[in-house]
Amino acid sequence: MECRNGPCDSHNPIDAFDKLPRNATGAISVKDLSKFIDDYFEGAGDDLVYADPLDFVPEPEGFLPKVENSQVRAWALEVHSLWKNLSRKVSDSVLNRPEFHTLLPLPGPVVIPGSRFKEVNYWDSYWVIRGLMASKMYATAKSIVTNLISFIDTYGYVLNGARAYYTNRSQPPLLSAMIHEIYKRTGDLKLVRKALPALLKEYQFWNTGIHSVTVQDSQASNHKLSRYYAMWNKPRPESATIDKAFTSKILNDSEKQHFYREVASTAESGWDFSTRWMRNTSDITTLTTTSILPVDLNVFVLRMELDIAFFAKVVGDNKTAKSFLKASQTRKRAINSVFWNEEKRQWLDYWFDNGATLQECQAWQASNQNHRAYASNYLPLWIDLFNSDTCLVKKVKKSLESSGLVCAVGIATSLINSGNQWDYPNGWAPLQHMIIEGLLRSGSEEARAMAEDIAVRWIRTNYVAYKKTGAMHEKYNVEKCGDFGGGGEYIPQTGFGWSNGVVLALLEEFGWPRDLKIDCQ
Ligand SMILES: OC[C@H]1O[C@H](O[C@H]2O[C@H](CO)[C@@H](O)[C@H](O)[C@H]2O)[C@H](O)[C@@H](O)[C@@H]1O
Repeated sequence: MECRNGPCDSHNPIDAFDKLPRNATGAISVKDLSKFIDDYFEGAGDDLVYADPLDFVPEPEGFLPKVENSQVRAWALEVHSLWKNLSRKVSDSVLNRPEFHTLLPLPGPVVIPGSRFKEVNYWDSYWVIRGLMASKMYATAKSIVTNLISFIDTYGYVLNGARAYYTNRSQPPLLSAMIHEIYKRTGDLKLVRKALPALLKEYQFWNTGIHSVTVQDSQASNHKLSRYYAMWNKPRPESATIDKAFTSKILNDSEKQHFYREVASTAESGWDFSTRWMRNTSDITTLTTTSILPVDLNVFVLRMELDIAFFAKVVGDNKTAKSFLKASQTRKRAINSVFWNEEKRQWLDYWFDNGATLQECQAWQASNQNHRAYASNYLPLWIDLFNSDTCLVKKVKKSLESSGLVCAVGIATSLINSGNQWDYPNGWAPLQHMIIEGLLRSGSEEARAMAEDIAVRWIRTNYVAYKKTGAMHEKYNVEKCGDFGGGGEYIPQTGFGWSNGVVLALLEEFGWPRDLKIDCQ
């Protein structure tokens, strides 16, 4: 039989593995194991092959018209050209034998985040698409969402990423927002018609069963909100040794399973890992993500309701439009009742008691709001229903200014330096972008000035880090201009889809004057 590198013994890798010679203790030699891996496995990343993006041109017409500074313009064109490096399509070997691969056979080309992340990831794609809009790469953007829609057709929801081991969870749901951005630029009604039934399905996924929890406020009104909840109670296959090491001190099997579900649910949140989900901020085994109603998830679902209402109107389905507008008003009330904290002037995640069964309606208690500072406490600002309220924006802006989160070169994820990647001093492009956009959309001059100030600092640090290292990074250290971030379970990654997207989107919005310095000040 022919293997990858010449003749080999068996068609079946499991048979071949069983036949490998073992010593007295049952161990296989490194040489034999290496040959087996070489014979039966492709290299990491061989499953997705380079795809030349047909809509890429080195300098698109009308590219970043407000960027006057030649140094910044040259860099922005380099960032734009990175779409070529990150563009991929599924290889023939995956299409022919999908059962031999972890990569899922998607119909069209995608843009990957980069480095270790060699497959399309769900929420990353929103900021990739924001950048593709600035790069005028509409066909590439449409191909990404068509792939994500195909997940809903097959699984009923959008997977965390295009891997078999991600079929147990989703990620922050931003598909509707991606389609809205594309529609705004292209007016593509065909895409909206195709997407609408899929979005209705995805909406069900986040608003029924394990993802839905009801809270009763002090006025006896019930509020339905969403939570993260992975359909998995084993180690994450992609990080199994790490997860097993976490549980080395947990002896009881059912506690182990509970912990594994919390880990996978935290990955579903996109914030893996963070003290935001931990009862004891220095002990990862106290992750309690499924017992938390997160502010940001409900902001994303609210955005989905508004987008669905908009799309339904566009295609002439007024009944659906009306019912989703109503749902958005209901969720806005829920967000205000459950998350808003008048004293702190921000929205706080809501925690349930450890081990509470959440099948029935839970009574709201003020003490269950999590008072720690996280960038997510400000994300409702991203939605027009909140940012159009001038009085509210004034309060929230003041609270953000005094929160300690706004650092030298961006907004920190939290104030706790835990060593996890979704904590201080890391700043992530998506969080900068949503808060900047929220402040900007409010229409208030002061809020716009704050948005622009954060954007300028963020762009600077991305630029300086790029010049120092030759790469765009997954996350940055918001305390030091030009430094990338760290912490967490893997080494810092480069590439990087959402960072590129946010830089291009911010440069499109704010531009860069000819005489404004781009170096660290
Ligand atoms: O392999 C570990 C984890 O890696 C991913 O999470 C991180 O990278 C993603 C891609 O940029 C990003 O979407 C996520 O917010 C990051 O925390 C993956 O999504 C996780 O499921 C996985 O366990």
